[in-house]
Amino acid sequence: MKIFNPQQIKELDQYTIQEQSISSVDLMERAAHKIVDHITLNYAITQNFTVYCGLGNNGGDGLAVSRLLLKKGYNVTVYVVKYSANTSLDFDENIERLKKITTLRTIISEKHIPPIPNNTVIIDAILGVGINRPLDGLCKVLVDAINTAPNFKIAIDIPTGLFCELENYSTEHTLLNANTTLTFETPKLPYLMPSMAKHIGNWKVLSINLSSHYKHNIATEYEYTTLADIQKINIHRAKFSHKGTFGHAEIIGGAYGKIGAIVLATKACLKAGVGLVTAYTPNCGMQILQTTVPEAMWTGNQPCDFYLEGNYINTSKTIGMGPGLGVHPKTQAFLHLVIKATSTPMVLDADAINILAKNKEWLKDLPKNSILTPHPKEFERLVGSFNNDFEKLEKLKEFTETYNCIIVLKGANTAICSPNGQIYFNSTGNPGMATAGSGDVLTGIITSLLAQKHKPIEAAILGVYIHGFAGDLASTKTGQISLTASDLIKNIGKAYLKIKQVS
Ligand SMILES: NC(=O)C1=CN([C@@H]2O[C@H](COP(=O)(O)OP(=O)(O)OC[C@H]3O[C@@H](n4cnc5c(N)ncnc54)[C@H](OP(=O)(O)O)[C@@H]3O)[C@@H](O)[C@H]2O)[C@@H](O)CC1
Ligand SMILES: [K+]
Repeated sequence: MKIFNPQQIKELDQYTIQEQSISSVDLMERAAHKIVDHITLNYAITQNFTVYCGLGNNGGDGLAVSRLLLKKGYNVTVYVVKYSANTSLDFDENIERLKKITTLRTIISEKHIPPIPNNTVIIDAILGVGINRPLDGLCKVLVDAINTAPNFKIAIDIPTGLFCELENYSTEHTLLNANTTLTFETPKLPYLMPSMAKHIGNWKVLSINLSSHYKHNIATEYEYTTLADIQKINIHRAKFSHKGTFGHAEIIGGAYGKIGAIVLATKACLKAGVGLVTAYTPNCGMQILQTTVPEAMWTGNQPCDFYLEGNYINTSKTIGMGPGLGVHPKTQAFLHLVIKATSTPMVLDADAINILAKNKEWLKDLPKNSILTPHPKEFERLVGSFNNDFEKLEKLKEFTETYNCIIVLKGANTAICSPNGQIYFNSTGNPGMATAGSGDVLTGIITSLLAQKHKPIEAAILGVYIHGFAGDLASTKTGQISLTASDLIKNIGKAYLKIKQVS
């Protein structure tokens, strides 16, 4: 699913109006019906609502929602927030429609803000994507008052005050803290940023049937990976395939005391469908590997029993390196040998990333299209610090373009950035997955998909989706608190089955 910027949202709106021969006020009515459907599903008829409407189309949405709720029998108090002399045409039309069934109240200045009763749900329709400057005056004081109130808050389209692009954005600005945001057609970029969670709350995309033709043809910098997107990737197994068809992966890592990381990655690699897998560890890992993962081969034969060092001979397998690796100086030199000896894309995680962060001059030796899977701290070690989440995304693009690689920046809505700066946010997963070994499982899955000849960017997107999906399936049995990395591995197969079911 593509994520549009405010300019593209306006164009999509206009394109739909022409293509579907629908008036903009009717499109607004369509949007209002979707909001009201959500509200009637979630709130009893006894619930009171207070709706704050601005003077543009976001305000128009608020007025239309108020009218539809009143018609259904809800108790709705509507305030028009008079921050300017200008109004939009669809706002005007909806004022006329609403006036026929209720009395409108107007807030004309910050001195006239009425107290907020505590038994009402607040609906924020003050400003939407048309925001073009930070909140000040009446809008700022009103939003501060709403934020102070303990009431549940629903934002229409975007919480008032939110900017969807880096331009104009500042962490100093006032913006409304919604508990739920009901947005139209596509998530907005900030919904996928950790720092914005407290302003956006739980968000839901309501489809209002905007032009598929426009959506299909327009290029966007950001995408949100849904099940429908994943189902376009071919995971079919041909009848006459054999294990050689599905590649040979080599998982390199493990130091004394950290062999479990390699066990998890190797098991996950197998479960994700690789034909063959070899675990490459120091000698201390051999017995553990052979006992816990009988399907895997082992190699190593290292000068030292406890960490990786010395020579490396590339045997044309698909490499995933990092789980439990450690950062011993000799292991650092070993990693450099591995990346120099490898010409096909590889996966680098955990200590492999920490080693590269300490030896940035080695990054230029990475095979093209290699996939790095840092968590936020590892990412910061690689790229340095940033002031906000918009800047973080800019650094992400800069890094992948400079080093011709793919970054999988782990977290809620993991961001996957391609070498040309395209960013794909993942939609699966839950906080239960913030647990030891979860990253090792991901390394195993992505390496497996690379070995199975998925294109690197596809392996990253699909791997992250499967990993999160396995986490969601696992949590239905274990709950989030008790979820472990082994539960993820157990659910990889089920995740594949669900993906294959035609939705
Ligand atoms: N796109 C779609 O598909 C659909 C969109 N829909 C809805 O339309 C919404 C976008 O509506 P919109 O474009 O009229 O903008 P909106 O946010 O109401 O702002 C209005 C005006 O406010 C002003 N203003 C700006 N900043 C300000 C500030 N800080 N403080 C004070 N004033 C400020 C500025 O005017 P100015 O003062 O600059 O003249 C601006 O023009 C969208 O979010 C969604 O809810 C749906 O109806 C269905 C389909
Ligand atoms: K709003």
